Amino acid sequence: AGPAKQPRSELDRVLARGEVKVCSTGDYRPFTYRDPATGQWSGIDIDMAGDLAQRLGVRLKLVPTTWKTLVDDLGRTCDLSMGGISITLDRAKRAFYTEPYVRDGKTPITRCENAERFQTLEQIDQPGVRAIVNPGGTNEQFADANLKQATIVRHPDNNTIFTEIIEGRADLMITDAVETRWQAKEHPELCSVHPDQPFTFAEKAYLLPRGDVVFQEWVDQWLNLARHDGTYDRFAAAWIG
Ligand SMILES: O=C(O)C(=O)C[C@]1(C(=O)O)C=C[C@@H](O)C=C1
Repeated sequence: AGPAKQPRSELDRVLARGEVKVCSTGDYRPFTYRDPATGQWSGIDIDMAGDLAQRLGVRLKLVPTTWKTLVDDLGRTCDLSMGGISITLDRAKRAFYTEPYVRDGKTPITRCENAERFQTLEQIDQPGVRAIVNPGGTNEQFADANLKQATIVRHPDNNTIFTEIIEGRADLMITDAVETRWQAKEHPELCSVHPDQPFTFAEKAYLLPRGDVVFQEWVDQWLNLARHDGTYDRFAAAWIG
């Protein structure tokens, strides 16, 4: 008898190909950003994707995806997906997650003069208040579930959504605290409202095709190492602060 048979995995295909294909939405700083003008990628999860490829010993190919098609693109256009993805039980029915690497939660971001007005969900969910959301992710789910009186403005382009608030076409957005901190630093007109006490608890992880435990195991071992050997902290210091 020959050697024991090992199950086929995406891991083998990635190694044979010499390239790992990572899907990312590219619209969610500081996790993932793709410059619309140059196509240049940046962000903490882009740095992490580079480290993943390097330690796999293969090239990195970044593949654009969207929040709506994130799960369907797995195994079709890419091997895994990275970029500020929240763990949801819904996605977990159709895909695998790695261990979480950062903790987050939803909190408001608004023009600074309105920060006192929009502290609680009750204050926000009032007739005449315009809450803007990007479609397809957990922000939209949260808004649909929690805002009954306020107007929900659906804005398809997450790269320009904060300009809508600055220029007064929307009053606020409820989104991940890490993003509100980053955007408030980027835009002095905007204030993050209690990012240390978000409305929800959520964790970020990387998303893998369902069923491939061999690949999941390798990516989890890599992530665990990167989180403890200073790699993640170095990227986080640069992007999250
Ligand atoms: O869907 C997710 O998992 C996300 O964390 C992405 C999500 C969202 O919740 O909609 C989070 C913040 C960004 O503004 C855009 C997208």
